[in-house]
Amino acid sequence: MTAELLNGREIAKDYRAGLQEEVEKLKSQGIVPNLTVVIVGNDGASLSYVRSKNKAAEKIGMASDIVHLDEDTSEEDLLAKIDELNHDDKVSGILVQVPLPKQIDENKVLEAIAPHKDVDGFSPVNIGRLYTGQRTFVPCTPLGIMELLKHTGSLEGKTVAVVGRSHIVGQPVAKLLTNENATVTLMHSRTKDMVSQLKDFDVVVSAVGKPGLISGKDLKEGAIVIDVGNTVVDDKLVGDVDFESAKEVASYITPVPGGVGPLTITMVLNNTLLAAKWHNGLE
Ligand SMILES: Nc1nc2c(c(=O)[nH]1)N[C@@H](CN(C=O)c1ccc(C(=O)N[C@@H](CCC(=O)O)C(=O)O)cc1)CN2
Repeated sequence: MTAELLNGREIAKDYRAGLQEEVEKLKSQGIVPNLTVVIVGNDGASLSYVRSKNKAAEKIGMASDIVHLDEDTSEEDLLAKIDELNHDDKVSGILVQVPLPKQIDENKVLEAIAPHKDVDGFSPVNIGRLYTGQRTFVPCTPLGIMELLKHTGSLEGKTVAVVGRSHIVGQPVAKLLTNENATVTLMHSRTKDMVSQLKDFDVVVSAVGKPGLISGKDLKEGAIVIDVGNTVVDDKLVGDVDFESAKEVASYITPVPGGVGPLTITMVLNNTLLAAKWHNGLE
């Protein structure tokens, strides 16, 4: 079998076209969605993600600002900036790029973002809402993964291995998959014989950041493979899955780059649009 490619760039392009139409409708009612992205420091990858989000928002007609703070910004100053943005009526969605420098407690910062503007869905209130089935902002990478999986058919009754238990990806995507009636096993660094168990699963979602962790021989024939890994090796971005061997076994597979990444940014736009609608009593 040679797998069908889940082309994140194409899927994201179509999705963003739909968002652009909705932004135009809102603007005709005098509502301009605004995404404000906060970055502390000068990490190259983080700066590039922040610029991509800003550009993508502007491309579909949203307003977008970047708040770029110095590497040595204190926690107190960052919290004051967030408070200002929470009270700024022109800002629909606030996102603080992570990781943050070590002098800043990430949890405190995420907790400070007003839940109705938390378009990353990282605040404890929104995480709680996700787990109790209430309206919320779902974290962007998990939402992007679910959008990719929509292109592979129903998840009802499928067995899924989620590899990696982070708060940003593994745990929320396990919840979203369960909502779709998949049977989910969450695996992590302390799971015994983890890779050898993967052969039993219809779907494998890997979000570990270990290049070459999974290859074709570890997968069930016809498995759906979603690679969330994003590691730079010799100046090249690589996933957790050995693409060449896995594509010979899988039925669908995401590439890295060009798989999950473009959907992550798309879902930031999706959540910003929702924030603008919700603030204005729409939907
Ligand atoms: N506040 C947040 N911080 C971080 C998040 C997040 O969702 N919210 N996730 C990651 C980084 N990230 C978004 O911020 C992100 C990572 C990768 C991509 C992406 O499009 N990758 C491309 C390749 C890009 C390249 O060539 O460098 C791809 O996979 O095709 C988008 C967003 C951590 N921080």
